[in-house]
Amino acid sequence: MADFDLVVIGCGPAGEWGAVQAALAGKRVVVVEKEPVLGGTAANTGTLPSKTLRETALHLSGLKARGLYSVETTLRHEATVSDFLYRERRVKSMERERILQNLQRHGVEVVRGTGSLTDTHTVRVLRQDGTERLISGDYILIATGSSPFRPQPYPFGDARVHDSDEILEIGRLPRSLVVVGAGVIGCEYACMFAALGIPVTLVDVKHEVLPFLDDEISALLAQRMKDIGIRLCFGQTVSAVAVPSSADEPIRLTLSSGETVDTDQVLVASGRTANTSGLGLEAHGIKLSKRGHVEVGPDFQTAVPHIYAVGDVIGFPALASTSMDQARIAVEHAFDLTGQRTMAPVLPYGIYTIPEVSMAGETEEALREKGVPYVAGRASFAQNPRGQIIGERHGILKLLFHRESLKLLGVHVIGEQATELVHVGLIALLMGASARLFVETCFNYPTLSEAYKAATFDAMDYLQRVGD
Ligand SMILES: Cc1cc2nc3c(=O)[nH]c(=O)nc-3n(C[C@H](O)[C@H](O)[C@H](O)COP(=O)(O)OP(=O)(O)OC[C@H]3O[C@@H](n4cnc5c(N)ncnc54)[C@H](O)[C@@H]3O)c2cc1C
Ligand SMILES: NC(=O)c1ccc[n+]([C@@H]2O[C@H](COP(=O)([O-])OP(=O)(O)OC[C@H]3O[C@@H](n4cnc5c(N)ncnc54)[C@H](O)[C@@H]3O)[C@@H](O)[C@H]2O)c1
Repeated sequence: MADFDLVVIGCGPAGEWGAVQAALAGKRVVVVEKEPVLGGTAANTGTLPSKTLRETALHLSGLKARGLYSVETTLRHEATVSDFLYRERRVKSMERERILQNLQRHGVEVVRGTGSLTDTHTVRVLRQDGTERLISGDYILIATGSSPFRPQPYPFGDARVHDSDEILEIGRLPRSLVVVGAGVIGCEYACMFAALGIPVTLVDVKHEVLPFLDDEISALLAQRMKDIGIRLCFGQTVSAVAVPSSADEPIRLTLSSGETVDTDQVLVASGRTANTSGLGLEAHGIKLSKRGHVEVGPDFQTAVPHIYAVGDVIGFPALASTSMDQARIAVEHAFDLTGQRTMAPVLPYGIYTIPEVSMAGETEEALREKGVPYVAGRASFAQNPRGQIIGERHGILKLLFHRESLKLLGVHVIGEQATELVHVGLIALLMGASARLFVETCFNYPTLSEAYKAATFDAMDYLQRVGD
């Protein structure tokens, strides 16, 4: 008999929730984690730290108060790096403790060390002191996540050149910052530092901010980012980086256009790489895609049927939210349990820029491309009583309905609470609801959620004006 029913490699959100799901079904489960702390990117270097820093930046800058009292976007006081990192460290440590307790409560054993396959049923754990342990399992769940991609020509050893892990270890706040890569990570960090009053330049080879967003929302976000002082250098890459030995002198970046940009510090956020190196996957028949992700089928099975892979290690969408669900589904499939067997057909995206942006379902551009007739309705937070109370002057909720059936097809929000507000629309999308749901629902007053009704009436007014 194998030592365990399930051996999980990696304890980020995917590993944690895969392990707990199996333990809840009465399985004997062990989690192997190479870091001394649990929680992976989500707890330690990515999701929660960056979201906490965002709140800190908003608080220290007084930015939230601007719409209320017309105060300037200047710092309440000169923020230090310890002001900046204080809450981040507290939230991180509380989350690590929560995870440990969750695993202990469910009887999951935690083994510290780096896991790799010695055969398709055995994981070798190499501990930090050099000793080893072999653990066998009927099933193996690979949940080893991803790490920042470190492209040329950046000298990452330098204390002023950071990837998204290292930015959490900065010794002092930058006097100015260039962020390379305007993906979600780059945009979120650019906003945070700009909110602190630090001059930020955002460089990307692409020409748009987050092109997967609805074009109208992407353009609004780009405008708001400029408004808080971010300089967008799009359609460009960095061809050279000159880092002087004295930290008092600026780093000089040469862009592909030939322009040079002097900056105190650099954050490189130009993608992530799946953590597969050293796992011994290919040697044991597990296939990797061209981009280095573990290839899985719809049930998250690899080419070896009793080995599953979930989370960032399998690539898109590579979110904490989706990683947890993937892990639960993989475990349900492995042990033939009766719970959730497929991912929800519509996934939400939440982007913690300043302002927040969130979406679920189709964009206008996707509907046009598919030839689906649609009508858009918008509600501005400036016209919403709760929006006025909280000083939210720029946000909007945009709904896309099928032009004939009025079925809801897409929800897009930019502004305060966007990542929360989207859930009303997400549930409506999952239920296949139509405009009628929002017309007939009585919302709390005054709330931003009421914007769902206003946006629906806006779409219906439009149809009435132009004729159905
Ligand atoms: C800056 C940033 C912000 C983000 N913000 C959000 C957000 O707002 N919302 C969201 O949903 N997602 C966000 N994400 C993405 C999210 O963090 C990841 O999608 C999520 O952490 C993936 O979970 P995972 O369990 O697959 O991997 P990870 O969280 O990366 O965990 C993998 C674990 O495996 C361990 N490991 C690796 N190799 C081995 C090995 N050989 N042996 C043992 N252990 C090993 C690692 O040490 C790690 O603990 C963000 C990411 C970053 C970088
Ligand atoms: N709120 C969230 O859900 C959230 C937040 C942060 C990160 N994440 C996840 O983390 C992952 C990684 O995010 P990311 O932003 O690092 O990667 P990304 O791949 O999303 O974005 C990288 C960006 O860098 C640009 N780029 C690449 N090479 C470049 C170069 N040489 N010069 C200039 N620009 C270049 C790309 O055009 C792209 O816009 C994503 O899967 C994302 O979903 C999610």
